[in-house]
Amino acid sequence: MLRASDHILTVRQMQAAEQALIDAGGTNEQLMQIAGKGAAEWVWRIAAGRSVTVLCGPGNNGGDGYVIAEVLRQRGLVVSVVAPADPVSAAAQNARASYHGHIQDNYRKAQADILVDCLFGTGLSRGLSNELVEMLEELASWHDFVIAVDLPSGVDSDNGALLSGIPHYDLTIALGAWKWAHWIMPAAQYMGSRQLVPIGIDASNEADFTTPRLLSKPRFDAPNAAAHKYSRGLVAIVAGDMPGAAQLAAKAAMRGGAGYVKILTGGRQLDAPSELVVDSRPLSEALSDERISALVAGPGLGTGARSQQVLEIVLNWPRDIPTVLDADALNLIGKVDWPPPSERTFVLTPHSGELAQLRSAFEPPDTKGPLASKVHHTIELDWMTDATIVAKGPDTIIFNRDLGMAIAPPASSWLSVAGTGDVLAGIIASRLATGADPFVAACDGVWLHGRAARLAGGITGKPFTASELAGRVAQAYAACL
Ligand SMILES: NC(=O)C1=CN([C@@H]2O[C@H](COP(=O)(O)OP(=O)(O)OC[C@H]3O[C@@H](n4cnc5c(N)ncnc54)[C@H](O)[C@@H]3O)[C@@H](O)[C@H]2O)[C@@H](O)CC1
Ligand SMILES: [K+]
Repeated sequence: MLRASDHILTVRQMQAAEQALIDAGGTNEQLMQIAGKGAAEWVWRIAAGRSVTVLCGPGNNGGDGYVIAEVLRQRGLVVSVVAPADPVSAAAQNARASYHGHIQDNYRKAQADILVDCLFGTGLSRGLSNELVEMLEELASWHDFVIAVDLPSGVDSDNGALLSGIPHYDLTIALGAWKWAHWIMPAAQYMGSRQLVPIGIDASNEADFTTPRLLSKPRFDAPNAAAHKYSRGLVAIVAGDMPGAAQLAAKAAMRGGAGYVKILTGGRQLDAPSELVVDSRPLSEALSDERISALVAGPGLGTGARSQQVLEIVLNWPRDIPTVLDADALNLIGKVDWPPPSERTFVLTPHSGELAQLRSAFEPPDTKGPLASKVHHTIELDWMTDATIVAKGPDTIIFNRDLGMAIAPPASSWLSVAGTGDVLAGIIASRLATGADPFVAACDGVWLHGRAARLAGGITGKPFTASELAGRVAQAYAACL
């Protein structure tokens, strides 16, 4: 059975992977048959006897469409093809010659239940003409279910930009490997659910250090029989002007695997739940606790002079306590010295506004390229800071140049509420405290956060608070045992 890896490829990498198969004795026609038949299985399952329109373009994506149409026709479905342009590649011409069904010359007469978009895939080099956009949108509007084969026609595969208007799809069937546009905004929000059909290429052969993998569920073990609270890791969370944020991070950290969580208030008084330890000694004294194995600074820290001093103590601490910097800590980085003098492990968790703020603090050289600007900015920030970066958002990117890149599948949009970032910082710190390397801790944290959101929002999705989210982290954790 063919398998596909979870690597996310550029068009060039995809072409190289396909070429490797051809060099090994395969042909374009064979690849197209495998791709088209694999996609046809999904369409067949979804159609469940209903009629299908296949929209075929001039390239190999269109070729896949003819293969799909012929498979469905042979299985007895009512199929018609709409082909605004004749096939240009030999493989697509052969696929068309092997299709023995109906070709509808007036697309307005194509009134079926399922639309399969095989207009353009990875070969799209510019936006569609107005006529084609209109055709695609009209067809999508009167079909009940809309499927994109490989990619919605109109997106840039490498950076997820919309080159022309596209409808919302119910399903996108990726062929051979994931492409960036499947997971990067804005394209990602149009894909519907996604399925990957293997075609025999080995995506891992094409991977380099900026080739991401799709984030997958981590595996954890229960604590061993001899475990005690300190052996499981101690997370310390630095509270600031708004201690509620630190409490949220702590609530999440307590459920993310660490054995002990305390809040460092630096002399302030704080009411906290009984399972949470409050250390109100001056920060330098509190940080001297050698058992602290991970630290969070930033949530609710504030940006005034006192907050700046707190951050300076944290950054200049001589022992390498792996530290998550979030929120105000990121906003203050332009005002405090960076890099810190000692070798330290940092995970930075900026959302898009904080990423922009950090860029202006570091003024990195602009490394424009084919990928989305968020990807370039994440890579630049890693180079400037030597930290692991978690660039949050609907397309969260996790990057450490020595350890890898991962992209998280879109999580619940109800996460767009105050405090959910504090929760993420707490979970990542909890994973760091257990001894996970920073990239793995960040990946684990993002995955747990996304799963906790699904649990907090229920099956159909509903609003939840950051505290409810933090409360669900243990249940998300349990799914990984
Ligand atoms: N060996 C292969 O190359 C395989 C390719 N496969 C399929 O082939 C696709 C890539 O095929 P292609 O590289 O032929 O690319 P496409 O099928 O995406 O289309 C490229 C063609 O469209 C034209 N074109 C590009 N932008 C246009 C625009 N805005 N308006 C009008 N015409 C435009 C190009 O000149 C070219 O003729 C993949 O997405 C996948 O669906 C699969 O069949 C698997 C095997
Ligand atoms: K397509």
